[in-house]
Amino acid sequence: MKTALTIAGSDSGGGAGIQADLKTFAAHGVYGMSVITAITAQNTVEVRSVQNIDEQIIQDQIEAVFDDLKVDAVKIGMLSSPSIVTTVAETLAKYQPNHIVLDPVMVSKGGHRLLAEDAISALKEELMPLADIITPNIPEAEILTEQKILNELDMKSACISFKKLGVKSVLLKGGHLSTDPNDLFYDGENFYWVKGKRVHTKNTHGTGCTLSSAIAANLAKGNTLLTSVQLAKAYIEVAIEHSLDLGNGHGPTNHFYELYKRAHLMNQ
Ligand SMILES: Nc1ncnc2c1ncn2[C@@H]1O[C@H](COP(=O)(O)OP(=O)(O)OP(=O)(O)O)[C@@H](O)[C@H]1O
Ligand SMILES: Cc1ncc(CO)c(N)n1
Repeated sequence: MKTALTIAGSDSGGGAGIQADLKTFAAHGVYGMSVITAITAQNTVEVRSVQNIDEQIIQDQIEAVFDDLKVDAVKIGMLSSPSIVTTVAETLAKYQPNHIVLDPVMVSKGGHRLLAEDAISALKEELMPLADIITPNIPEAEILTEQKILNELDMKSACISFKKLGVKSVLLKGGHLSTDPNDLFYDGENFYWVKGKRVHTKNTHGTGCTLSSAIAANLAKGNTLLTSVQLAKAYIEVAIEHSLDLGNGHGPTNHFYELYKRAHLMNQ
């Protein structure tokens, strides 16, 4: 059985964070494990409060997993504070996992900070170089590269800036531009557009978490980075197309559609 580990925050509403990651792993037939970095009291509308987990317990969780279980891929999401970033970077460096997908989560859809401002430099210096791929959205890429991204040409230039920052490869998500959500994959040498069709829905809670976990699941299954990115993009498109109208805010992505379809239980 292939396995994947998510290191991320918990979303009580079940749409993003650890919960989205584990659902994505399961939908890919990959055994999921989790290291919780922070607990958010969150629903489809808002993040009400956040409790960071003690660094020692974060380190213990990572060690408990790696000392006993095989880890085919790691996905990293919400890290909250500078000391959590450092703990995760130092502990992972000890185990050198095969594949690390880093989603540099900064702000929730509702505008709540999920990474402290003073943690950004630690993320850039300590964690980004360890990752095999990072998956920023446009606002995150603007902060990390300190440049404006207004169009597809700017997206290419931001990818080159990431390489200068020591990043191995990037999937720069175009969902925040007004055009179709075309993402740009840069492996440090070549650019590949991973094109999408915009689904007109408000139910996009957890899209970034779902995409990065789907990349990790596909890497765990032995796919190349480019194939993993392409398969993950196809997965997120279906998950958004069939997103769930739950709650009063941004409803969650649908991980059950693919599963049910595979089991021939869904007649759509
Ligand atoms: N309305 C949409 N229709 C189709 N695809 C979309 C839509 N919105 C985003 N995407 C795609 O979904 C994936 C996740 O991107 P997005 O930019 O939403 O991530 P994010 O902003 O990091 O999400 P989150 O708020 O969960 O952190 C990308 O491949 C993006 O192109
Ligand atoms: C716990 C958590 N991680 C990531 C995101 C980003 O969508 C969120 N809203 N909540």
